[in-house]
Amino acid sequence: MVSIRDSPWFVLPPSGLMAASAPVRASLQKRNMAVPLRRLHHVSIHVSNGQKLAYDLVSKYKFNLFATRVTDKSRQVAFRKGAAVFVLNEGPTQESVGLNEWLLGVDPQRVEVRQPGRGHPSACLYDVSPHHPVDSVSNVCFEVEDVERSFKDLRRLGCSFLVPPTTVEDQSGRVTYSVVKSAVGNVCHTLVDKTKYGGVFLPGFDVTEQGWSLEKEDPSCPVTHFDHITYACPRKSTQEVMRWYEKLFGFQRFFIDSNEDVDEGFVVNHEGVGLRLTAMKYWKCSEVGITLPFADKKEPDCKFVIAESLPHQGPNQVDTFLEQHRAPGVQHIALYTKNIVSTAQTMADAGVHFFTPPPAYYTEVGKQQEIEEAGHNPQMLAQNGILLDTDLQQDPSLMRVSSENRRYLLQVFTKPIFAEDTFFLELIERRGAMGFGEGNIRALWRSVQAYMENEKGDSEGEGSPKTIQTAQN
Ligand SMILES: O=C(O)C(=O)Cc1ccc(O)cc1
Ligand SMILES: [Fe+2]
Repeated sequence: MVSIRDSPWFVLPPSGLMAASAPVRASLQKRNMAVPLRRLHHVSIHVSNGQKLAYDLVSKYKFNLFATRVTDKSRQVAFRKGAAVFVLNEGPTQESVGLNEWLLGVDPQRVEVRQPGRGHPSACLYDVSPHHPVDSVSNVCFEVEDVERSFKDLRRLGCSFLVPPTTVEDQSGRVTYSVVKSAVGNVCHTLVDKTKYGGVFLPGFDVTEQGWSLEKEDPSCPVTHFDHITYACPRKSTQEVMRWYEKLFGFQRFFIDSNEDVDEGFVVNHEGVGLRLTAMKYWKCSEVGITLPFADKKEPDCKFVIAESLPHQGPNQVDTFLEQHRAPGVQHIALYTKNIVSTAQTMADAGVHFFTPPPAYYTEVGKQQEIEEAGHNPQMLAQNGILLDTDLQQDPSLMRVSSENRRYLLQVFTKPIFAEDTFFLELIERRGAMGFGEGNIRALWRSVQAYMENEKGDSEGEGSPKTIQTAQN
C-alpha cells in the first residue's frame, strides 16, 4: 500500500518521467512516442433522433447552436457554451422527424441548411457512423499537432484506427483528422489538426448567424468548459484503461484524494456505496515543450475519471450503466460553472431535472456550518440539490481561518438525459478543491440508488418524452 499523502494536487507523470525536467521530459516523451494532445476540441453524442436533445441543449442547458452539417444520410449539429462543445450526430433514421425538421421548424431564418461536404467518405464527418444500439456519448475529439505523424506513432504502439488520416477543406483552410478506437467500450477519439484552418468550427459545417459572433458571457449560466469526463467500466478493467491512455497519449495519474492508494484508486466502500474511482489528466502540448501557434496556455484542461463498482455489492449505477448502455462508456460529463447556484436555478427553471440528495445530507452534523463558512446559504443549496464538500486534507487548520482560504467544491447532477439510465450531466464549481468530495460521491450514489429503486418507475427521467415534471423534484 503506497499512499500519496503530501498533496492531493500531486500529479504522477507516466512511468519513467517522474523526476524529469521539462526539456528532458519532452525528449523522453518523444522516445516513448506517446502522442501529445493539444486540447479537447469537442464531444460527440450519437442519437437515433436528435430532435429532443437538440431542443434540450438549447432551451434547458443554454448551449448555443453554432454550426450544422446536414446531408441526406446524417445530421450533425454543433452546440457550444464557452469552451464546452457538443456535436450531436443523428444517424440514418427510419423516422422522418429529426434534427433537420427541428432546425427548420425552430429557427428557419438563422440556420442555413445546405448540403456541404458531398463526397466525403463518412456519413458522419470527423467521426464514424453510429452502430451503437442505444443513444451514447461516443467520441471525445482532441486537437493534435500533426495527424499523419500521430497516426504513424499510434499505429506503431498498436492502436486501432477506424478512419485513417483524411483531409477536408473549405474556403477557410484545411483540416486533417483520423479516428481511433479507445480502450473503453464504444468510445472513439477523433484526432484533428486545425493548425491550417481559420474557420469557426470545421470544414463541411455551415456556421449559423449566431456562430459568427463572439459568445457573450451569460451571467445567469456561466458554464465555461468540460471539467471532467467519467467512464463507467467493468470491474478490474481500470488498470488496462489507464495503461492504454498512458501509453498512447501520455496521460498521467491524477490523485483524487491524498489518501488514495496508487494501485487501488480512490475506493468509497461503506454505507452501501461500492465504488472505485481513478482519475487521469493529460499533458497539454505546452507542457511537453512543444510550441504551437495560437497555443493558449491558460486554457483549462479536462480530467478523465474511471469508475468501476466493487465486487459483491448489490445493483448500482455503474453496473446499471453497463447493462443499459450495453458497453463501457461515458457515464457523465461535468460542466464547469463559475456560479453553480444561478446555473442550477436557471436550468431547473428551464426544465432540467436534478437529483435531490437525501435530506439528511444537509442536516448532517456540521454541514450547515460548513456551508455557511464557505459563504453559501444552506437552504439555497438544498433547494437546488447542490452538494458542497470542503477539502480538509491539505491543511485542517484552514477550517478555522477565513472563508477565502477554504478549498471546497460544489456539485449537482442531472437525471439521465437519454431514454436509458445511462448518461447524465453534472455542474461543478471549484473553489480551490481539485478532487471529488467523498461526502458528495456518497450522496450522489444514494440519490441515484433511490431513483433506480423507487422514483424511476413513477416519474421517468429526463430522457423520456413523456416527462411532465416541474423543475424542482
Ligand atoms: O463525483 C463525481 O463527480 C465523479 O465523477 C465521481 C463519480 C463517478 C461515478 C459515479 O457513479 C459516482 C461518482
Ligand atoms: Fe463527476
